[in-house]
Amino acid sequence: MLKAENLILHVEDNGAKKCLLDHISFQVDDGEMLVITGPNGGGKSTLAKVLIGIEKAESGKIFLNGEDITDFDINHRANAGIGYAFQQPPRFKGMTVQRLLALAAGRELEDQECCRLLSDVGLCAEEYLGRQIDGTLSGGEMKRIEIATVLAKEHTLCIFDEPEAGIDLWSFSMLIRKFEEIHKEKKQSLIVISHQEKIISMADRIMVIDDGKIKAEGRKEDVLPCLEGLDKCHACAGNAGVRA
Ligand SMILES: Nc1ncnc2c1ncn2[C@@H]1O[C@H](COP(=O)(O)OP(=O)(O)OP(=O)(O)O)[C@@H](O)[C@H]1O
Repeated sequence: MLKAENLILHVEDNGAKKCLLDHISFQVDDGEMLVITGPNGGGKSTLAKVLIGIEKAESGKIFLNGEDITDFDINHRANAGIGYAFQQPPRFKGMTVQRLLALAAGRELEDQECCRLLSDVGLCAEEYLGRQIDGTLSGGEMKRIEIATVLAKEHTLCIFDEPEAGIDLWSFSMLIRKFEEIHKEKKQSLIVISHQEKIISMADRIMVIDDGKIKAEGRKEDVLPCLEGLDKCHACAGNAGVRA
């Protein structure tokens, strides 16, 4: 189980203090899928970066299976069981896809295993295993390889930041099937940041983040009606809130 308590983060923006995360508290139970959604610039990726240790909140606590991981760095959090797929995956010139998958898995992988990982995201291993993770890969190819690196190892919690961005419909369907499989097995918890209806509808719980604040959070059945119009959601969060 992941538990975030009262995370707060400000940055200096043109000489002014800007609040990126404003008292964010939530939890994701074992095997649960939480979808985080909300308007552009709301703070979703910032929250993901704080959870994996790229950014540090100025206050608040993060617990993974009861262990306080707030002061763990990114490697330590990865070893503790958090996997993360970036919204915009970094490129590693000089490293092949095969090597990156092995590093992500934490062990050497048989060609067959690499092939399965790549085919899960709609890529043909023969074409890609020897390719470098550089500017010659398209945005959609990079995105799918990044997702494959997270799938290369079983984690306690996997975080995907807009996995749908830039990938074609066929690969998207394969990705949805993979999420369904992980979700059904209940061995790993999932946090998926997404604007995509199909992904949002798979969630156990939905959290809406806007302006660094949780505007709504609760079971899918309770939050989905509010998403039909975010204006409506703002209004109800402002009054009763949608935390269930
Ligand atoms: N270091 C920084 N300095 C100033 N502003 C920042 C910094 N990092 C992020 N921001 C701002 O914080 C806000 C939240 O950014 P974030 O990337 O978390 O949004 P998001 O909800 O993931 O958006 P999107 O849906 O567009 O991906 C944005 O307005 C962004 O410009």
